Formats: sequence, structure tokens, C-alpha cells
Amino acid sequence: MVGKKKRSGLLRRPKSITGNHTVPKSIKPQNARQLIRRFHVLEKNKFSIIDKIKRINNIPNLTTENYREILSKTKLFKDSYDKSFEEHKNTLTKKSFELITIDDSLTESELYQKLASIDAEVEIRGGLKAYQLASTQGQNGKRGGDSSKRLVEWLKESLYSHKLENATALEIGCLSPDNAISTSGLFTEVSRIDLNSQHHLILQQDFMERPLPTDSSEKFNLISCSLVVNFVPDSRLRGEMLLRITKFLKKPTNSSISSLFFVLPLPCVTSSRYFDKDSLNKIMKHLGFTEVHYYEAKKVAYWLYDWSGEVSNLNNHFKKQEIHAGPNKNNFCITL
Ligand SMILES: C[S@@+](CC[C@H](N)C(=O)[O-])C[C@H]1O[C@@H](n2cnc3c(N)ncnc32)[C@H](O)[C@@H]1O
Repeated sequence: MVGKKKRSGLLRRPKSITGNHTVPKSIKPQNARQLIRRFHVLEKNKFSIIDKIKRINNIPNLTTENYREILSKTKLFKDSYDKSFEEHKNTLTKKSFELITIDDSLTESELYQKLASIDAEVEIRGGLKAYQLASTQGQNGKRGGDSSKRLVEWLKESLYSHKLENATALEIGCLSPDNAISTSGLFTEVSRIDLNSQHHLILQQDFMERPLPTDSSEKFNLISCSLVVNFVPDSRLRGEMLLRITKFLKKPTNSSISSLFFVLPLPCVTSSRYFDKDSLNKIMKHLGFTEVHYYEAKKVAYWLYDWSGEVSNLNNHFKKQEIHAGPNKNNFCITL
């Protein structure tokens, strides 16, 4: 059964100023890429603002999902956020790409105003639905379609052929139940989840809130996490997502796999000031993963990792530090 949660944050139903939905039917590839990048910027800034508000007001459980519910009880939030939200909704257009600066000079009221401007922009751009449409139409087309085709190709190799009997899979961030992972016939069961389900066969669920398995029958032989970790707005949460994945994998046996299919936009590992392929593989090794396959397309990098069943002791081991200096670098990082 698909559980529909009350929508908040990016999950809020997209409406225009006039109340009409603004998600277009199709987006040109170039616009799609621009939209995807803008959503990442908005999400990242929203995360930093919530983090600051959390510290100022000492509300440790404040998140990008629950802040409206919690903060709307205060007059300062209502006065600053509501007014700014309406103002931005009436003035911003899909062509506005305002530079967002979040620093320590901002007052609490200014933080609420910035938060409102981000939310208004997300709404004007069509919310998470528009982001997903852009991901499907823009990125997918460019990289030759559904990324799980590559996974299926790899799994059909002799290395795995005798280890897939009764194998199950979990697809995190699933846009379609017709992806190769589901249609290949390699898995007896594929569970699909997404923050915003677009199909009744995809469970609407945040992986970070998926209840932990109580026994092996609730775990999977393969987890697919394609272009999801880069959507997570903070390096620490990205690391937590990777660690959490290990809790959902079955232990490998001589006759069954325990693997992770992982995909990132190529610049995350080729153009970051703080991260590269080596950093990723060090983290993955610590989590018990061994790289079995790697493929670099023009814009996207694909990995297939086998999991050993054991995670090494983690103690804030992988920190954010500059490893590639120079201009034109991005700030992508995963910490653990
Ligand atoms: C760029 S799309 C990628 C979709 C698809 N996996 C692919 O490779 O084309 C990222 C998807 O991940 C989903 N997502 C991001 N964080 C998630 C989370 N914590 N739990 C479940 N889905 C998530 C988003 O809703 C979005 O649909």
C-alpha cells in the first residue's frame, strides 16, 4: 500500500499565484538541467537556514520537513515568513535566479524571510514534481535513459548469475516502476520508494525515515541509490544515508548477493574541492563495500559495490577538507 503523507517542504503541492498547478508537461533538456541545479541550490540553502534557526532557538528536532508546523506558533515567524512568502510569490518568476547568501550577519527575522523566499521559489517552479520531471526528461535522456539498464547489464554477468535466485531489491528515489531493475525479471520482488511517489507502485517514503528492518526478511539483496545522495543537502546526511543503506542489506552468502548500485553526477567526483573518487571509495571501504564495477558516462558516474556484511568502527573519520584547490570547483562532499 502506498502511504500518502501530509505534504510539507518540497512535497507541498505546487500551485501558482493564481492557484493553478505550474508543473509543465515537458521540459527542454537544457532547462531541465538548469532547474535541477537550481533545486539543489535551494535545498542546500534551506538546509543551512534551518540549521541556523535550530541553533538560535535551541530546537534540536527542527527539520526541513517540520519547521512550518513548529515555528508557525511564534509571532516573529508568522510576521516575517508569511509576509515575505506572499511578496516573493507575487514578484518571483521562473526566470529569477536570485543569489542566496546565508551568513552569520542575518537576524532571525531575516532568516525566516530568506526561508520564505526559497519556499516561494520552489512553489513557483512547480515543487518536487517539477524536479522529478526534469530528472526524468532532461538528465535521463542525456545519459541514455534509465540508469538501472547498466545495473542489469552488470548483474547478467557470470559473476552474479548463480547468486540471484530469490533475490530482492530496494530502489531508493524511484521515478518509474517500469525501470529495468523492475522489468528485468532478475528480482523476485522490487520495493520502490520516493519522497514524492508518482505511481501507485512506488511507496511515498523518506528512506531516512523508513523503519529499520527487524529481521533479514525485511532486508534486500540489492539496493539501488541512483542520483539520490546528491539530492541530500548536507554532507553529514549523505554519509548517514550510505551508512543507513548497510542496515537494509542482507548479509552475503555463497549463493546470494549483497550489493549496492550507486550513481552520482560526475562533477561530484571530478570537480569538487572536497571530494573525489578516491574519497568515495575510502568511505565505501569503511562501510564494508568493494567496488566491482565502475562506469563513467559524460555526465554521470555509476558504481556497483558488493557488501561484505561488516561496517568498520566509525568515529567522525571522514571530514570535509580541501583536497583539490583551484577555481571552478564545486563544494560537494560526503562526510562520515
Ligand atoms: C534525480 S531523481 C533520480 C531518480 C532516479 N533514481 C534516476 O536515477 O533517474 C532523485 C529522486 O530521489 C528522490 N529522493 C531524494 N531523497 C530521498 C529520500 N531520502 N528518500 C526517498 N527518495 C528520495 C527524489 O524525490 C527524486 O525523485
